[in-house]
Amino acid sequence: MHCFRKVTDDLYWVGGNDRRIELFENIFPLSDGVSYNSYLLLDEKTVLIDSADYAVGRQFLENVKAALDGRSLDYLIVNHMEPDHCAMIDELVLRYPDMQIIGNAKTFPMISQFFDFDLEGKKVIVKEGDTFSTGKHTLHFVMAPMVHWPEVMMTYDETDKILFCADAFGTFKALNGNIFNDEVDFDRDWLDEARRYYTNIVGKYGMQVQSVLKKAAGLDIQMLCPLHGPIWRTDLDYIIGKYDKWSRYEPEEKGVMIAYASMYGNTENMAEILANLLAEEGVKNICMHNISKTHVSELIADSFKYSHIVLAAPTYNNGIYPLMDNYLEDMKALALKNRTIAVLGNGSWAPQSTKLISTKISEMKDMSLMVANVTIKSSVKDEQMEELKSLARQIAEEVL
Ligand SMILES: Cc1cc2nc3c(=O)[nH]c(=O)nc-3n(C[C@H](O)[C@H](O)[C@H](O)COP(=O)(O)O)c2cc1C
Repeated sequence: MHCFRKVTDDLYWVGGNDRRIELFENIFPLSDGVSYNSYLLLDEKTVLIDSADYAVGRQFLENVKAALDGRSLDYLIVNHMEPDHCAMIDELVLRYPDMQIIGNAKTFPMISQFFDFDLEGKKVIVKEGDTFSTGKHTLHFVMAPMVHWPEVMMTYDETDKILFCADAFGTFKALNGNIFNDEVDFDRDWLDEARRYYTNIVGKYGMQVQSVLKKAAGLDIQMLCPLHGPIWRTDLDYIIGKYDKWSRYEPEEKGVMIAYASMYGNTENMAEILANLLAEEGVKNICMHNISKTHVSELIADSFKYSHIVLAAPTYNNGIYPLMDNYLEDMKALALKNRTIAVLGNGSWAPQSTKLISTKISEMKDMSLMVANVTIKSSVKDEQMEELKSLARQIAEEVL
């Protein structure tokens, strides 16, 4: 049975939710699933805006058919060619053979890479600023290269002032019937997953996000329709503000994230002591992660959130404890900047983790390394308590 919702008088959400999925992109754990949003505009012409993942393909096709209510599908706009949104294109071509596909110059070569059907006579190629009338509605195309693939574009409905914004403003988590931001408590129930989605999937492309935000500022936007998560029809400044901050790599909060690795508990003990000392200095906003138990995507999300990060890890085979190394590599790949970092190292015969972690951080752009790093040999001794106290004082001075 079809399962869709009305967005406006002539626009329908025809996507689907996947709560069986374990790993998004086969990397990111999803405890609450994900939605694949697709939108159908029923004007003089019928226009589908993006398709969906195979996982929800059957539901999606049923939704499209039911919402069309006997009409044929005239156009498919492809804002993004990632398979979680384009997987159903060839099935749509089979079902609606007269359907034309609207994309940009970079869209169509990708369609031919992923699919084998003949594009001859089906292509409508658009570029920045082009408009397209569907009857009552005028659509206007905004290129968004590398947010987060090269072919990404957004479609702005000038008539109803809706921006179909591809993966931007998207989030993990399936929709629980409530498809609009004003039907959910976004700050309480969605923000953490929105941050984890943005920072891990789009985080590297802050500059490109900034340039799209500048273009968007020139449009009168009343609604944001992303490809994952709730549709924004109120309080748009809230989510645009978050994106602005994240893409400028500005911390959301003054606070300390302590991310530690530990095999036998001694580095963990040092991290716990530092947390207590920070609390005694008056720091309240402290977040701690045992990185062996916390997925790296959560570490990345919190690294974007907090202003100060303490990294603690033992030396391992003359190198950095592997999970810490993996986290640092991810941090570098996602281009995190503008954070103050302190390092706590450990080793039983030739401790090197403090130096090696510090070197990796210094290779990243615009990171500020604290000088008061602490290295222990196997376990914390009285003489290191002063060093830890001094580090806590310095961090507290900056955070409070
Ligand atoms: C497989 C393995 C490799 C290690 N390699 C080194 C090393 O290269 N240099 C060193 O000083 N300590 C090395 N250590 C020792 C640990 O870094 C050290 O015992 C540390 O105190 C462990 O901290 P933890 O109690 O937080 O796990 C190694 C330990 C293990 C288990």
